[in-house]
Amino acid sequence: MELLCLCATAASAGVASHHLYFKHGEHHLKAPIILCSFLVITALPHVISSVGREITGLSTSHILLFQVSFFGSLILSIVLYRFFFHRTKSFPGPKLAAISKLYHLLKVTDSRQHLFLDGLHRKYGDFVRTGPNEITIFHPDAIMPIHGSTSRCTKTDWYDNLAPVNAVVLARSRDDHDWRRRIWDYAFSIKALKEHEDTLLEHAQLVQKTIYERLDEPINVTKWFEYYGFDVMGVVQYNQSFGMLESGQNHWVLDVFKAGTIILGYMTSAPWMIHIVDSLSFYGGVNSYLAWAKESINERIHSNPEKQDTIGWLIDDASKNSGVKKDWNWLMGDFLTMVTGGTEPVISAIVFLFYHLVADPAHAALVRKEIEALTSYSDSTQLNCLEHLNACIYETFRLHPSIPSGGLRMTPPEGLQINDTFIPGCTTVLVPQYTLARREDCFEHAAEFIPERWTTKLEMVKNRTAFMPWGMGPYACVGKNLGLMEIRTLAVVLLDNFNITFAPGEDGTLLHKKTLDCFSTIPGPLRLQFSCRKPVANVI
Ligand code: HEM
Repeated sequence: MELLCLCATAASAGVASHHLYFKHGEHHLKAPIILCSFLVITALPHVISSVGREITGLSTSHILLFQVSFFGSLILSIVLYRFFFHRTKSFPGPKLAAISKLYHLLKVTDSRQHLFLDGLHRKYGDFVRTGPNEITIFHPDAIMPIHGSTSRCTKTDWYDNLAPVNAVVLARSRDDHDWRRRIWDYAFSIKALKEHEDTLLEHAQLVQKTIYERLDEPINVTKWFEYYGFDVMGVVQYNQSFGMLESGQNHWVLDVFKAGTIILGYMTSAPWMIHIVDSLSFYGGVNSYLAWAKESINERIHSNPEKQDTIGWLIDDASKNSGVKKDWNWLMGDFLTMVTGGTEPVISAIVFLFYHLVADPAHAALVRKEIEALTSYSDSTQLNCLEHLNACIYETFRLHPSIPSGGLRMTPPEGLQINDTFIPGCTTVLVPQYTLARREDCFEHAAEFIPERWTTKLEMVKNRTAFMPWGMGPYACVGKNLGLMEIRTLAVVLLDNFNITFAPGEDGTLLHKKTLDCFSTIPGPLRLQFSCRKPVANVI
């Protein structure tokens, strides 16, 4: 009888902890403490009992029974609630996804979440419950209510992934975001970007030089375009090159960064895991990466470079206002945003652009014709006007969005109406760009690369809202113009100077197969072969 009472008390405590605590609010930041508490509850009674049974008065089997009652009832309460009573229960989706995000996590161990979500769309339709409190919406009509400038949706707990470090892209408070964004906007004004034209050309010419040294040999261009993206980012954002285009070797930061991105991207579907992994320091690279970021900012604070860089704008603002010390977490976060946001989208776009231009040489020929009219490779005003090149870049971003599964948002407390469907308040929502790009009711011949849909065949874009590679509204990308300048500069230099074909045995299969969705797209390898179009290196 006493034993029964003990089990009933433990079971009640389990149910109560769910209904009084776990069911309410956010707990991701406390995930490491919660895990530790559970470990203590599990281990401590056994330790005490092994020291002296008389202290607890319970045998090991009694303690086990007590624990099974507590954890069993907690889990059962969560499962029943999520399955039968949760506000999102009426949405279709995999049964296990309704119970725990761990299901999602296990389904994307290959970091190809965009394909997993695309499969769910085909099976369950436009609104799919992809987590206990998450609805993935595969319909363009969801974009304005979720991402539009008047939307009341906010960023979800995923954006706390570097907490207490914060950044413009991570800020969950609109006021914080808008304050930070105003400083970033100065750094990315048309006038400020013009200052970087020479840097971009110099780096594009380093790629050109690398290719001259490897004419008629298969080259994994993903590697070199990655070096271009990182070296440019280093100089433009904080006046330091990684020197990878010159050395031909990976800088250690690139290796650490890529490994970290894959881990972080994998855990996008269960943000609480990020904090557990972080606290356990499973991945030691994080510490050296953060130490490098800290050192780079400190070095930059004490230097006085000729050319203003992005971090310089943020340091100047901190010095003039609240002080570098007070803004430190923001400087760190924004610096890390430059490394991530300033490289990945540009690199993946360049790789896929070249894939399409080589697969369909007619488009490369049209771009080359446009290039003939240029008087300079680096004048961004002229490059902006290359109509067919721009159309090819847009079409590349449509088919291979840099954030294929979409940024995560939370609906406002009053909920959100999308056509006939009501999404309850405080629900995580996402609109995967990868799937929208493949909807025939948004784009005619949606799966095909047809740049003309952005120029002479505008009728092939049936729903323009479905195309938002840079996001939209207040959180839209601040680096769009810089990214486009980087892509255009490298494209004109390489297309004007080289004939480009697939290397023997290459057809893009590996590129598609090995491309990962780690929140942002990480492209697989692409092997191309170059031969000279012009007798001497052409530089204009
Ligand atoms: C041209 C290729 C690029 C694409 C397709 C792209 C895409 C995006 C997208 C989709 C977002 C929204 C993210 C979200 O909602 O979570 C974003 C935000 C952002 N991007 Fe980019 N990006 C590009 C280039 C760049 C570059 C070169 C930088 C330079 C550092 C940059 C910096 C940022 C920043 C700081 C934000 C946050 C803006 C805010 O919240 O106000 N991006 N980008």
